[in-house]
Amino acid sequence: MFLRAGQRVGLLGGSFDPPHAGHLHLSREALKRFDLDRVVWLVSPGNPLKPNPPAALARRMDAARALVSHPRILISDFEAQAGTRFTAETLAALQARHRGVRFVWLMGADNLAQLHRWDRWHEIMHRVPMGVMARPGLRIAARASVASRVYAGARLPAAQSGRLALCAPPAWCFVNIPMIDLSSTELRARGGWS
Ligand SMILES: Nc1ncnc2c1ncn2[C@@H]1O[C@H](COP(=O)(O)OP(=O)(O)OP(=O)(O)O)[C@@H](O)[C@H]1O
Ligand SMILES: O=C(O)c1ccc[n+]([C@@H]2O[C@H](COP(=O)([O-])O)[C@@H](O)[C@H]2O)c1
Repeated sequence: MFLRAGQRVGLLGGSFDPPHAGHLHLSREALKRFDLDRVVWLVSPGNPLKPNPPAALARRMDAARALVSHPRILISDFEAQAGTRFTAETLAALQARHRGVRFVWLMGADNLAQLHRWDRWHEIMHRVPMGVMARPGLRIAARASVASRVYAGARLPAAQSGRLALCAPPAWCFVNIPMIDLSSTELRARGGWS
């Protein structure tokens, strides 16, 4: 993965089991709303909080590559390569390897509601700014979440979302995006994937 110092790079970590139009939509909107140069999909070896392992990494990487043809959206298995699984350690490894790159962690609102359960979540908040995108049905839960309360003072208004990558962490921004009501869970339930 080639990233230049000074670039603004959104990181979308996920199981992508399977990848779908919601991920693509979130990424395109993030490029625009947070004024990013790139979005990198970090295809996870496995979410540490999910009890069931996802499909094989190679299969999810292939599916992601087949779905994405956008020149500024990159697909990466960095976590498998670096041997990291927890986001705090992934960010530390990425920042050590790509000095000067302005990383932003991206996530759907469902993950903001869970963030306080992640390993070293305060460290995550202090490593990179965080771009949160509203996901169907989860807007209110996310706004009432522990993370949004604890870091209320670090919130950037949505009208200033284009500055997020330049903000010193902790900083986060919640933006509403036109919604796509789709999830990997729903696609797995429909069959044809696993
Ligand atoms: N339709 C969507 N709208 C907004 N954000 C989404 C959407 N689908 C996924 N995301 C976000 O993309 C990131 C990666 O998601 P993930 O790979 O877990 O997909 P998922 O559809 O949420 O999977 P699952 O249903 O298995 O939990 C998460 O931050 C999630 O919030
Ligand atoms: O670091 C943690 O403790 C942690 C706990 C839960 C989820 N994550 C990360 O959050 C991202 C979204 O995960 P998922 O499975 O909801 O797509 C993915 O990069 C996971 O590694 C990280």
